[in-house]
Amino acid sequence: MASTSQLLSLDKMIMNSLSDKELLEYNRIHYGRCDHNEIEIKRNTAELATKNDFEIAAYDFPTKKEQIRSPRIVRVGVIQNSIAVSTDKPIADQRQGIFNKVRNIIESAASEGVNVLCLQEAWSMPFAFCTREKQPWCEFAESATDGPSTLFLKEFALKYGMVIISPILERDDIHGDTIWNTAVVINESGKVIGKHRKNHIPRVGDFNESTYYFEGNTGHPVFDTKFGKIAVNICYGRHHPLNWLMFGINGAEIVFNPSATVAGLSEHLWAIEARNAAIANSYFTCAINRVGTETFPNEFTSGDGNPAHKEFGHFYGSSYITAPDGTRTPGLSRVKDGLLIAQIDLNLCRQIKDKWAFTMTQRLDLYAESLNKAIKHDYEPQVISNKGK
Ligand SMILES: NC(=O)NCCC(=O)O
Repeated sequence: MASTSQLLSLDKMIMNSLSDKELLEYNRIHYGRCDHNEIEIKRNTAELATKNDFEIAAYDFPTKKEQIRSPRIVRVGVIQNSIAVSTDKPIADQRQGIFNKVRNIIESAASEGVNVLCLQEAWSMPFAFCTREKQPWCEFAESATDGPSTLFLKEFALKYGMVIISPILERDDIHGDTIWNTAVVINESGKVIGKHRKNHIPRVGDFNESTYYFEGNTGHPVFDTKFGKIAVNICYGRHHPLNWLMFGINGAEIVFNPSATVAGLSEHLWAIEARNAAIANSYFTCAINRVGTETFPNEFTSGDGNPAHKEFGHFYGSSYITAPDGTRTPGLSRVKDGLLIAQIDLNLCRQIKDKWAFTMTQRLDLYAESLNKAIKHDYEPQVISNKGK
């Protein structure tokens, strides 16, 4: 049995274990894909990936042509990355190290014609919230409009005409220097068009994020961009179906789920939740997880009976993309930095709404009324008792 960090990729393990015919059947039955639908990567891009030791993969989601509407083809890209230097180094060096490695991955995305690119949760820092220490980690918090991560990415957005989603630790100096877990959306002209703050803050395992920031106060914004209506459901929000639902109600066509989650906790859920959300809401979902094992200078505990430790488990990567019909790409590696690209036609969202009618049959009025009752203090659950019958 491979340990949490030894298995390089679930999909590679399956690919290597099956014959070509069996693999086609696996893809058809499990992933809903009639073919591998791989898109060939340009030689120079592939070389850049090899030289800088990251994986690159691209897949097509073939979609029926319509008579009236023209296809709305978009290339989306997601980046998973490990940290670059150890967590005891100065903050500026840690951030710069990540910038240096991510720069190459963004260049590759541009070379492959990516239109919308999303990075992982808190991409420009280690996921240090496990420690509960305020220093030095709060120093990573930065302005959404002109902090180092935004300034770094704005240049690429403008240079390559790309929309970039940058999930960061935000410092809001207008509102009491408060800290938030925020995704910043930069448009193809390099302008920040808005941000979304993480709605659900975990209280599980070593995810001690509630020491640093509150639940977000930005609702469920959908950003109407040149490349479609996009939204961001940050990490732990993927366990909350109503969070996914609201982005759909607001018209999202692609929902990104930048995450940081570890083996032993959530890996058996990973392939299900974002995929299910795509099906339930008739939109594309892009699940992105960071990669690598992060070790911190001081020991920490989380009151869960585990002895004090310095390691935050293994972030297992495995980023993947799902279409509204539930078909999905294979996942990226469990251990390596990577860029996953999908060529999608946004018209598929409405085609699937017409086919399955989930939006038409979802009975929002019924649930709104029931939920309204359920949140009242004097609510009596609708249970029919068998006692005395
Ligand atoms: N970053 C984050 O919210 N992680 C919580 C753990 C999980 O959702 O798997």
